[in-house]
Amino acid sequence: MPIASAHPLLSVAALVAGYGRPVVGPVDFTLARGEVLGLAGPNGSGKSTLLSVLAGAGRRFAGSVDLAPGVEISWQTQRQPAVAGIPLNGRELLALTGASAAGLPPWLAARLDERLDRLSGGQLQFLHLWACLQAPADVILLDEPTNNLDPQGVAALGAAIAARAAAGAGIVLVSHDDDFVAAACQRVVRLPGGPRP
Ligand SMILES: Nc1ncnc2c1ncn2[C@@H]1O[C@H](COP(=O)(O)OP(=O)(O)OP(=O)(O)O)[C@@H](O)[C@H]1O
Repeated sequence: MPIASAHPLLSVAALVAGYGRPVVGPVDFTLARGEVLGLAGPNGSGKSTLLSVLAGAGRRFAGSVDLAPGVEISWQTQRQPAVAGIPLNGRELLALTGASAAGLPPWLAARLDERLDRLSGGQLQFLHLWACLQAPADVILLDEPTNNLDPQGVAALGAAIAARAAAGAGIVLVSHDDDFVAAACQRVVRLPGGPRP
């Protein structure tokens, strides 16, 4: 049963974020338990930049990001950790984030004991997603999660996101794939593209 709450896990107000200068915002939204919120917009509109600020890593020029007390964040970045040459297998990766392997699709569960650098790009992407999604976090940030996934992987990802939200997580999902955003998210914040005024 979904764990709904009137108190947001995350509140973003008039947030402006960027690097040497602002590249996105002002943006406002809240995220409650059980919600999947989409951040959509064209390439370069600042979706990844926003996620990095939500995760506490980016530069905030104005506005606020408030987390409810005790909230833990799990952040899947577009760039996966380099694993070539490292003798780490899938089971060990999941153990590192405290993610359970229960419910992993069979096509990946069968390869859990293999080294990560022997998996395909799509298999590695799904495992990385799973390690973030199933970590013991309250807020989960996903950056272009469908990258490298085939239709089977996209379907399994959609199911995993829905199940994790139903179990009480709040999820912010960044994607340029409007069909996936429409299917996976209950609400969408659309960022404008083009040069800032
Ligand atoms: N490390 C950085 N330093 C300076 N500018 C950056 C940096 N990373 C991104 N940018 C700029 O910030 C703007 C927003 O980039 P961002 O990656 O957040 O957009 P995005 O919507 O996630 O794009 P995409 O869909 O292509 O991933 C772009 O103009 C980009 O060039």
